[in-house]
Amino acid sequence: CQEAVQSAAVCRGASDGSAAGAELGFRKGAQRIRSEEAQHDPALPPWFASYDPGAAKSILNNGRTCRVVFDDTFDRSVLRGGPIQGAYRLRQLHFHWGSSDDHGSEHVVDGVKYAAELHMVHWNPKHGNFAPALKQRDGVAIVGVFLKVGKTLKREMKRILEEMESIKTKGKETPFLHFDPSILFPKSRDYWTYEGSFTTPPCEECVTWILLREPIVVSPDQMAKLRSLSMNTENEPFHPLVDNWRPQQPLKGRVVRASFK
Ligand SMILES: CCOC(=O)CCc1ccc(S(N)(=O)=O)cc1
Ligand SMILES: [Zn+2]
Repeated sequence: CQEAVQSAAVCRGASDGSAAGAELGFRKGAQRIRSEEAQHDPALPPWFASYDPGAAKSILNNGRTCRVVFDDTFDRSVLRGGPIQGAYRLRQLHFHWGSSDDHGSEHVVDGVKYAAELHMVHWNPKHGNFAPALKQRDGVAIVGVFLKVGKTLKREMKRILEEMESIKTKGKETPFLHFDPSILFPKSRDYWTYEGSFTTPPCEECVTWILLREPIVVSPDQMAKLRSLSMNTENEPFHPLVDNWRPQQPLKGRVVRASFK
């Protein structure tokens, strides 16, 4: 399951988007956001991330993305506020990216596809563990951050990208310690939020999406580093790890709220 390279199995909503769709997959897949249709909700509070750098454990290539894994055995690195109630624990972060700078993000805003998208996956400890949280409508909260390519580099991405050499092929994992991923956030805390699902199987409809409006800027060389990963194991023929994003699904009447006017 998890963040799979683009394939036929896309998380689709119910075909007719009917009210029943809410039960039949109406929440599935990443969405096309139309900013003029998003409803500003003045009651939406700011969100806060308080992450312990000591919670960072390792970075890995699972053949579908590169992922940083965090200790989530207690409320050590948590997300609070915004559309969620209580503190959700940070479990992992990963990326989706394209084979060129003009595409790669899983969400599309007003028709704009970004070069990449960072997902920071948190789960609600009131459900005891990550697995049971996947079955709950308030089980998971994912902060999505767009990456666009510009002239400047995102120096806060350097440590992650320096590890690409050591996780070049599928199955490679290496320790990744003392890292606070909140340094990756853009300046603005403005966000869109909607109730959705994972963008890849198991497509559980358990996700509160918190999609940041402001992209972070990375350099062409930094994007090239991400694209230097391979889908294959070290004993298999080379297959570049690119285009590990999923086509967006129509909103079908889903309400997207904005924290900003
Ligand atoms: C059965 C275990 O299921 C999982 O671990 C879910 C993994 C998973 C986590 C996050 C995402 S994403 N791209 O929507 O941020 C997709 C899949
Ligand atoms: Zn993802």
